[in-house]
Amino acid sequence: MAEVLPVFVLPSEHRPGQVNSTDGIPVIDLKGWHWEAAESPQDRSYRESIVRQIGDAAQEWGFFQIVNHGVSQRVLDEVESSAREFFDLDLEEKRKVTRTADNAMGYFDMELTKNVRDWKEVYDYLACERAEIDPKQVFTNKWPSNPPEFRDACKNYSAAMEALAFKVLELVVESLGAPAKALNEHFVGGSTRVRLNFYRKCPSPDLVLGVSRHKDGCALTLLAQDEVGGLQVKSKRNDQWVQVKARRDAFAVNIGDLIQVWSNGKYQSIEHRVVVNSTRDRFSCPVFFSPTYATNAAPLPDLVNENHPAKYKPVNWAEYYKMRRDGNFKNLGKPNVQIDNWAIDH
Ligand SMILES: O=C(O)CCC(=O)C(=O)O
Ligand SMILES: [Fe+2]
Repeated sequence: MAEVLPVFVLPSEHRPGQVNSTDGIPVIDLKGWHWEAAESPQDRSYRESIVRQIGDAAQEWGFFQIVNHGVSQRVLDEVESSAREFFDLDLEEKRKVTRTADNAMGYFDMELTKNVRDWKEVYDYLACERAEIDPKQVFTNKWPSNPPEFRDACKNYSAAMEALAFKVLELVVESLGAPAKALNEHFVGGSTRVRLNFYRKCPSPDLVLGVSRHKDGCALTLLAQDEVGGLQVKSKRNDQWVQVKARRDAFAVNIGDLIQVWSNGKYQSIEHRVVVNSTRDRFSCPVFFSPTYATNAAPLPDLVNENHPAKYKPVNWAEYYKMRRDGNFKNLGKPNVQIDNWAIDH
């Protein structure tokens, strides 16, 4: 097993340490859920109950798991097995599709979070194949030729997950008291990115993190993971790290920075990190559900009035994404930009 180079080693106050908290994170069961408009009184009250559970979880945790979500197991199995085959290839082969500062899609094994190198390899792709962040910067997917089924497996995964993400978004927006579809238009032809994460077993899991503590900049993250576990979230109740139960039958959902802004701070994006271990490799694949780059996120009009003034200035997604991404590539010698920089002091 490779030695841990100094570039991965965290300052002592940010090392993983012991986490004793039990999970307690809400698991929301969508069994029997009809995604379209509820018709019978039972359907309506079922929808209301789900919306309520989502609202409570979003407010209390900024994080929850969903089960019986309707995404087929075959789609999940295929993306996982293709990803494992890809990460198993020689480094030279994987680097044929290396991500660069100009085109942030593809393979990368040198990502920094909070200016320290993460113990992981990733492969990023866009659900929509190509996205123009500005006229000079266009991202396009870089598909490897090996394994041959990789591209189809990834495309099937992102299509199924984007459809689900729209539905989760509607429930989140409805739980805020706004029309369920109020934000949908921003996500049509949006910039949703999928990440395949591979965390190799590590000789010194106490010194490193798979991903250092961070918040996701997007609107919502939906994440599938294997049974190994390692994701931890910072509880808003007591500021303690909580280990998330790894469930193959669930997606972990987190509130991202943009929903924090749209909800006028009612739902806060959650800090999280990933610990690694010395015995097993771990796989996860988050979908960062994101609007078009042209989107300016601002508190929903339904939530703002004289008594509740807007707590955030509009956030242009292209600008915010660019600022955050720059810190992933190189140590800029300062803390990464945070959504609180857009807060308005009242
Ligand atoms: O692997 C995980 O469980 C979480 C990964 C994550 O937080 C990220 O990629 O932003
Ligand atoms: Fe994350």
